[in-house]
Amino acid sequence: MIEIHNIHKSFDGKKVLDGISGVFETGKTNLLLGASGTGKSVLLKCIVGLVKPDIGSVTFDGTYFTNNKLDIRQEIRRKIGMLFQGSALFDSMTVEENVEFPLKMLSHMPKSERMDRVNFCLQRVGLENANKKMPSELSGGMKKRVGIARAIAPNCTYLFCDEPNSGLDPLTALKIDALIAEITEEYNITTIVVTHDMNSVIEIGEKIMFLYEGKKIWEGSRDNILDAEVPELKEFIFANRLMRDAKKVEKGAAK
Ligand SMILES: Nc1ncnc2c1ncn2[C@@H]1O[C@H](COP(=O)(O)OP(=O)(O)OP(=O)(O)O)[C@@H](O)[C@H]1O
Repeated sequence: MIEIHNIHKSFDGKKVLDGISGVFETGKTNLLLGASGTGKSVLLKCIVGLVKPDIGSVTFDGTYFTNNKLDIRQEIRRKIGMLFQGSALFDSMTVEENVEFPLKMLSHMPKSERMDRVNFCLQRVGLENANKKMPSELSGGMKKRVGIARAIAPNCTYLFCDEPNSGLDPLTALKIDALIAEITEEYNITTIVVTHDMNSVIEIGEKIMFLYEGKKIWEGSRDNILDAEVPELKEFIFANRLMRDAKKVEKGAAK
């Protein structure tokens, strides 16, 4: 479980995060939802420690992270897997080398054990025959799968995904969402997904925080988001015509 408490962050006097608190639950896909520029990525960076909050704290399974000693922060960081926007694979390395990379950096595993783990993770994401391919030979969806395999290779306890669906067609996006949700449940990981995609909300939004102008203004799940009575959230959800039509159908069925 990850807890954040009263996180504030400004850049050059401009407030980006304005006192956000909340809990991200273990074994669940926790979504950080909001329009562009509302501070989702900055909040994720504050949680990972890439950006230091001006005020506030982050706790990983009861261990205080922000401002703690370097060795404690490093120990927590080792348990974090990251799936970056655009996958961020090393272009000069094969798929296998990309997935092996964090194991080389973070563990003392012998080569044979590393390769067993690489093969296991590639198999888990459905890429068993791609070991020797270069990233330039992969589709966007395959790159995301390699990114997920690399993130989970060191047996991560926490998985952070920054817009995992960006650049994917809707069907591939759904498959990547489903894979993230399955892995989260299977390995009991605490997963945070930054998104503005309503498809992801409906598919995998077990726990959702909605951010607006640097504040958390709603919290819930896919089961109650369509009935939320928060104007900014309603505007966000129903900007999409498909969502408006779905709501009309739901209302009609309830009559
Ligand atoms: N290092 C930085 N220096 C200055 N301003 C920054 C920095 N990082 C982010 N910002 C600003 O913080 C605000 C929130 O950015 P952030 O990337 O968190 O938005 P977001 O909700 O993730 O948006 P998107 O969905 O478009 O990625 C933006 O106005 C952005 O310009």
